[in-house]
Amino acid sequence: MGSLTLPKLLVVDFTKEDLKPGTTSWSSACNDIKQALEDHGCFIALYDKVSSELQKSIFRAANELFDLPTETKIQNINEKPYHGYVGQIAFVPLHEGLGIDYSTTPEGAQSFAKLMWPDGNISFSESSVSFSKTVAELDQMVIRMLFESYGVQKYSDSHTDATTYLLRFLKYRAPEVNETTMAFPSHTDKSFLTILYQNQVSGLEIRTRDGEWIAVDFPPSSFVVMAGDACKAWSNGRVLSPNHRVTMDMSGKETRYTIALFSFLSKTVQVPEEFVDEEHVLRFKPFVHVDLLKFYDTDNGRRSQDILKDFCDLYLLRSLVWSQLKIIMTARPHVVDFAMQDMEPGTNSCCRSRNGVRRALEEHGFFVALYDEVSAELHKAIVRAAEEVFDLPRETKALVISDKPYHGYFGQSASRPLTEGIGMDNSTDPESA
Ligand SMILES: O=C(O)CCC(=O)C(=O)O
Ligand SMILES: [Fe+2]
Repeated sequence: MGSLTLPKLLVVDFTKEDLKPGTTSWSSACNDIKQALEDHGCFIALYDKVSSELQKSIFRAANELFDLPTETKIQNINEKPYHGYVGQIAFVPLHEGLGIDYSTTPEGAQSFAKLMWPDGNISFSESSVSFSKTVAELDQMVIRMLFESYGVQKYSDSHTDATTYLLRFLKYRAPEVNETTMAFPSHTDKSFLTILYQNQVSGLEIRTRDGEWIAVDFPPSSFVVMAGDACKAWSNGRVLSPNHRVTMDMSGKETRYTIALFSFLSKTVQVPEEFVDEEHVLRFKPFVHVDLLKFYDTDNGRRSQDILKDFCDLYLLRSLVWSQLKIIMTARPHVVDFAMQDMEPGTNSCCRSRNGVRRALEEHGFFVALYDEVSAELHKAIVRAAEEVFDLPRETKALVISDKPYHGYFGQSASRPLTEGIGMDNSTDPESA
């Protein structure tokens, strides 16, 4: 049996003096980046613009931040999902994270620091802005090279102008004996690009196109550049947004810190027309970037195995539902009378109802049925039954599980706090009831 050789991530050297547009090293780096993002969705960047001073101060800032009391850290709230404080989650006990939105601007960093420290924290804000700006330069260089390698460089300036940055401080403590080593579950990023910087503790793993997990070891002075789902959508599916996770060493004792810079677009994410032809049909409708995060923040989004597809389908569906809703609001619904005496097949009234059903379903997809077989007695009994079942303790209701999706208990969901439902399969069978 042959031995398995796992692919190594490509290393792109940004420290070369002559890495300037028009040079051969520039165009070969452009090709490398494109190839790496298409093959693995990420690469390692050697980039020496973060001085050892700045490196020290950004990790000092991280330490200072995580040392704050939880009550303070949880004040890092943002209306954009996954931008604020994350932590104290039972199934990811090792992880904690905080985010500074608009982190390349002094205002962004200062308003974050004011939330965390009553008098602000000048050295913290300065380190954050300086680190964000330095890494954002790398982000913009990668964007320029990626756009150029696809021959769509004419869009790269407007892309960069519409980019905002989120700096996240991420901490993973070492697991205790018998504790999970899963420090951050598998996911794809919703950003356009993500750039990761770590201390001396590794833990990042990415999944290749073949489903193989590979550990990414990168020295503290280098960066991992990774494509997010927005980049995949923009490229019409050419670029991979890889699944990745963080696993801590079972016997490790040290805390891992990652400083991550995520880029987001404040304009619509749209596939350039150059990416669409007979061979490459348009796969993703234009969308507002933050809506992708909002979709990910729903049950459907989190459960999805193919978030971009489900998100874009939902968008499509939503505009369809809207157009149907408009019909319902402007047209009176059809009413079909099933309560008549003479509903025998072949009778005139049966014929009329049959045509009514068909017209209603073709036009509106629904109708109101007049049907008097549910007696007043039965009506009362079924309402009473509903009250009784919802009055049961939550633990009891949660026992109603079905292997068919949407057949069991559903409730206590943050995205639909008003709704609770419970299902009875084979409900016409007295035994199942
Ligand atoms: O800490 C890391 O290396 C990865 C963090 C990550 O994947 C994320 O925050 O999305
Ligand atoms: Fe991630």
